Formats: sequence, structure tokens, C-alpha cells
Amino acid sequence: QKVVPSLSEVYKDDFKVGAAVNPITLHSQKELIIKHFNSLTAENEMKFESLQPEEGTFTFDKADQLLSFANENHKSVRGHTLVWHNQTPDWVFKTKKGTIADRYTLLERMNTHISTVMERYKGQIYSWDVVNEAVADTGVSLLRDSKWKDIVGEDFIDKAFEYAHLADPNAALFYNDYNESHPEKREKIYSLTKSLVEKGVPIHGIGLQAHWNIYSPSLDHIRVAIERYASLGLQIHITEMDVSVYDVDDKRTDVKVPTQEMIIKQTERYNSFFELFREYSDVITSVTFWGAADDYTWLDDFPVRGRKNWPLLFDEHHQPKQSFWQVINR
Ligand SMILES: Oc1ccccc1CN[C@@H]1C=C[C@@H](O)[C@H](O)[C@H]1O
Repeated sequence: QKVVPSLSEVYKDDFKVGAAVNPITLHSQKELIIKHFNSLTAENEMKFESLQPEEGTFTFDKADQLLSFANENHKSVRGHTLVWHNQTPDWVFKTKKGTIADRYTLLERMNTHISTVMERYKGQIYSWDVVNEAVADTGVSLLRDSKWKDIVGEDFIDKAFEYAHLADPNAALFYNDYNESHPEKREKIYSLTKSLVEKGVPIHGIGLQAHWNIYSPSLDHIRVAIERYASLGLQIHITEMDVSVYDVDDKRTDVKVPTQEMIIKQTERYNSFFELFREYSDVITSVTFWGAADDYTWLDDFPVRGRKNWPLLFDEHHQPKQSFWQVINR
């Protein structure tokens, strides 16, 4: 039985290595998480709907459990996420009478949420995804349509970062997004974050979700995205990494165990990704996987509900995969 080195130990001079966790996996994957990761992100428990399901009713117990686990086991924590168009309760955007709230009301609620949450965890969370997925995937608009944008206006982003910085001046504040390496979306994320930097908005980094697969995006596109974002003097975090064994539009449901071809491709891709991360370790300060092992991944239900995927470095029995041995073999 080979000795298995700690993944985060191998990378301790490059960047933090993290995993998304939830109340179930904190128990079922406890040994793996403690051994291999030095940064934790709540998969769902620190989203708006989880922390403030009704106005003025804050439910912190699950997030508190994660922070306790992190403090006991000397793990850093990334906060995910304060302002997002998904997993945010309807009440946020409505008046008590059920009509659409106005700009002033929504900004007040945004500030109340951000300041209440960030002040509770002040000094315990090294970086926050302040705004998640505000940029439009396609089309001429820079920002996607959302209730945040429709009601407050395009400066909802500026305000979110300003409120966050007032709440915890020591937290590194990130803009986080997916498809971040696609040239069209990359240029939009670049324009948005460049304008925030130029306006003096307190933004410190860009989160690349890195929901990639064994076919795309190309290494070139990822490299250009890293260079582009780094040119703004911002930190880069890889925030939600997984490498699906299916291409973006592949909805097949017949695969019951990963094929040899999938395993070989995935190993090659993880090797290339970590070579690139090491090359840019001066600007990449954290690499987080969206899960710790293949026994639990959001990809088992996205984009095809109930279809098994094997996107991470450890298998369903928490054993290192070929991809793990490649990644630690620097
Ligand atoms: O890859 C995507 C494609 C379409 C929409 C969202 C995403 C990614 N969106 C992420 C995925 C899982 C959630 O738990 C995260 O909070 C979210 O940031």
C-alpha cells in the first residue's frame, strides 16, 4: 500500500488547496478533508437563502458548524456567496405587500445581509465571493438580467463590494464566475473588473469557478484568461474546480463506470491544469475543488439529473485516482 502524501502539503508553497463541503460530507469525508485540504468552502450553507431565509431571520447554525470544524482543524475558509441571482429568497426583491421592491429598499437589504453575515465571521474568512455570476454568457449586454440589476441598477456590484469592505476590511473580496475562460465571457469579466478597479471599488480578486471537462476549455483559453485577469493586479482563485468526464452538451446516461478513455483523458487534463497553476502560482493564491471525492459531486445532478459523474481527484471510496498521482508528481 503506497504512502499517500497530503495534496495541500505538496502545494503549501504554491497556493491553498481547498474543497467544497456540506454538513453530510464534513462527516462522511472527514479524514480525507483533514488530510488533503487546508481551505474549505460551504457548498450551499453560506448562500443568501441558507443564512437569511426570511427578512431578519438569520440561521447561522450550519455555517457555524463549518467554522468550528475549520477552526478545530486549522483550515482557512472561503465565504460563498453574498450577492447572486440564484439561491436567493423571493422576499428580498418584494415589498411586504408583494409588489416589486425599490432601489433604496433592496440596497438596504443587501447592506443588512452583507454586514450581518460578514461581521459575524469577521477575521475567520480569508476571502469572500461577494458577487457571483453577474456577467451575461452571450449577447451584447455586459451583465445578465437579474432582479439585483433590474431593481438597483448596474451599480449593485459596486455597492456589494463597498458594503463588504466596510464590514470586514481584512477580507479579500472576489468577483466569481463560470465559463471564465471562454473568450467572449472572459472579455466581459475583464471589462467589469477593470472598471471596478479603475473606480477604486474594493475588489481584490477574481474567482474562476473552473467547472471544466476532459475536452474543454483549451489550455490556451485558460492561460489567456489568467494573464488577462492578472494584468489588473488582482489575485486569482480557482474556486469550484471539477473536471467532468462528459463534454458540455453530452447528455448520455448509459455510462455506469468511467471508461479507460475517460480516465486517461482526465489524468492528462488534471496534469496540464496543475502545471499551468504552478506556472502562475505568483497570482493564483487558492485552488478549490467543488467537492472532495467522487462519492459526492453536484455534477451527479447537473446538467443531467441522476447521472453519475467522476470529476474529482479521489474516487467514491476516497482512494487517490490516477489524476491525484499525476497532480502530486510535480
Ligand atoms: O457551471 C454552471 C453552469 C450554469 C450555471 C451555474 C454554474 C455554476 N454555478 C456554481 C455551481 C454550483 C453551485 O453550488 C455554486 O454556488 C455555483 O457558483
